[in-house]
Amino acid sequence: MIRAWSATDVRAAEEPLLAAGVPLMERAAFALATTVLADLRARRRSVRGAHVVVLAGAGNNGGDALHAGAHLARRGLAVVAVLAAERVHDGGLAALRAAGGRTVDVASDAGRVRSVVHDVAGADVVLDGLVGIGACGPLRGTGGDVVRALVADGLPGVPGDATGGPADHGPVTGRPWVVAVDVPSGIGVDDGTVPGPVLRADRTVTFGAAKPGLLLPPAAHLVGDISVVDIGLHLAGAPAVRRLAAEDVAAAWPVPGPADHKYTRGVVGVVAGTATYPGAAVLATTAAARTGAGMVRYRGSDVVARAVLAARPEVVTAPGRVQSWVVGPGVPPAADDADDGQTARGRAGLAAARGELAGLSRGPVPAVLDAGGLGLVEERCPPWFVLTPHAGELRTVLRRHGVDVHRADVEAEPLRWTRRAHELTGATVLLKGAVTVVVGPGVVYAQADAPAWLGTAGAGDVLAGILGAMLAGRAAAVVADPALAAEVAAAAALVHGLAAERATPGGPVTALDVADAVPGTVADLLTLRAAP
Ligand SMILES: NC(=O)C1=CN([C@@H]2O[C@H](COP(=O)(O)OP(=O)(O)OC[C@H]3O[C@@H](n4cnc5c(N)ncnc54)[C@H](OP(=O)(O)O)[C@@H]3O)[C@@H](O)[C@H]2O)[C@@H](O)CC1
Ligand SMILES: Nc1ncnc2c1ncn2[C@@H]1O[C@H](COP(=O)(O)OP(=O)(O)O)[C@@H](O)[C@H]1O
Ligand SMILES: [K+]
Repeated sequence: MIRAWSATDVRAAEEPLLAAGVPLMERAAFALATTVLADLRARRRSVRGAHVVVLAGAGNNGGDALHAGAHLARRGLAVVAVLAAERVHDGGLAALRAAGGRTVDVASDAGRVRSVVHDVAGADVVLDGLVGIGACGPLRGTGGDVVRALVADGLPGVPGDATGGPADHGPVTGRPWVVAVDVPSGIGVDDGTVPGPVLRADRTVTFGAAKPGLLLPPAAHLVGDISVVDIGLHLAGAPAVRRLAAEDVAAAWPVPGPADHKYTRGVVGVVAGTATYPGAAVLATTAAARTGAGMVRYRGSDVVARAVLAARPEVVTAPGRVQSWVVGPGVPPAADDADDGQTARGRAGLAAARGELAGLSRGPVPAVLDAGGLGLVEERCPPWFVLTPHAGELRTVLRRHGVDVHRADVEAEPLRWTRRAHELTGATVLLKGAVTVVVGPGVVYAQADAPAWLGTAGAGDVLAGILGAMLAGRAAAVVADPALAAEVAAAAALVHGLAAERATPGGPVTALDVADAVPGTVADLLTLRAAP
């Protein structure tokens, strides 16, 4: 698991060590330089003579970068430090100069920004040490000008102005390797926002612990590979954001034993699909069955049930015991009924979902509320109800609770709005996207396990089925522990993402391919379990 702590928590952990004279910056800079050398060796034969540009801002982040530049200069690399503030870290600057590094002072002469662009174009490595956890708001001043100019010149990143499109995820050849010092300069360190210009890193070397913004979208798309360097900090208390690793999911997976049977393994009830969208029911039931549910019970209209049974003969359509519900995939949202050419059929699907949901309130049964099921959440929910909206659906959930946001707002600040939806509904909320954000009581997860090929129709229905089966397998524990539904939801996003990875040939996948890849994915995961 990657655990991320806020800037305030990291500073609090640094304080006693700095007071005791522990050389934190030296440790950070040495680890940074070592990582750069390893990356260079992995990309070329010799590091001697390699060109490095250090972008140095005013604070200790620039200090880290300058000290690392000094290490690299001593190893025979040609280092140029771009001084993007009138005053930079004294010790770092002195060390760099003593080691033979060159400096370009852009803060006192904005005309030199062009020469920086030229230096960077010929560099093998760029160290981004403009700002770190001391950043506040969009990257401003000379540092902001430098990043904007580099992005305009073709380096991947966000220009942070009106022309700003999404980050470029293009190939890494033919341009310098960008290493962010602690964080890519200018991201929202605690919330993952991208308020202004940011250079996209190929690697982020982060000190003491990961920071929330490295895991959260949209900033998570700008960090590259994350290397966490242990500089001896003791971070107490709960992390602000977590990201599960495959090993975590493997360790918690309920492997059946001799005493198990279909009811102990968990029965998933599915209310999904309408005559207009019967496929959603097939996908959700298939995914639930393939994730290892003891039984899948389909409770919807006869016409959809026929399609489900044709695809999955093991599904049961009779009423009975259920340990988790999946309500809503392929069921149109209530507000859209009037526009739906299939109004009556849409209403029938909704009515079935509403009926099952009313039954839910009678007992503590975990539930996944997806698509049309989201519209049925009017009162407060327990945390073992998991809402699974995408950004547009989250907007609708929030509006229903009187919060006027647009989809673009949700995309710009996913953590903020997912948390708001959790606070307003009481439910655990899983926001779907390239990075999936989950907020439950006192916990936040951010999972980035899926190839972008997963963004295809029906993929969300598959996630709902996977999550339903995982909740059914641990239903009693999920009801007993308010934060567990969020962990299970994050684990479901991981399984979903890895199944897509397994299913893609490096090209398109279909939702059914992803569901079909789940058994092999789970089997692979289980090989990661530590031997007893
Ligand atoms: N303490 C230690 O020994 C250790 C610290 N460590 C390292 O220190 C980093 C934190 O250093 P830090 O606290 O000095 O803050 P830092 O991120 O460099 O930025 C502050 C400067 O930036 C400026 N600035 C602010 N916002 C801005 C913006 N939007 N756009 C432009 N400029 C902006 C701000 O200016 P001001 O607002 O004061 O005018 C100020 O001058 C941390 O990330 C890690 O790398 C590690 O080495 C471990 C040991
Ligand atoms: N760019 C992307 N990279 C990785 N995963 C993605 C991307 N876009 C979407 N996804 C995932 O694909 C699924 C799409 O779900 P959803 O939008 O509900 O589609 P549908 O309603 O058609 O099933 C979600 O699990 C989401 O996290
Ligand atoms: K930085």
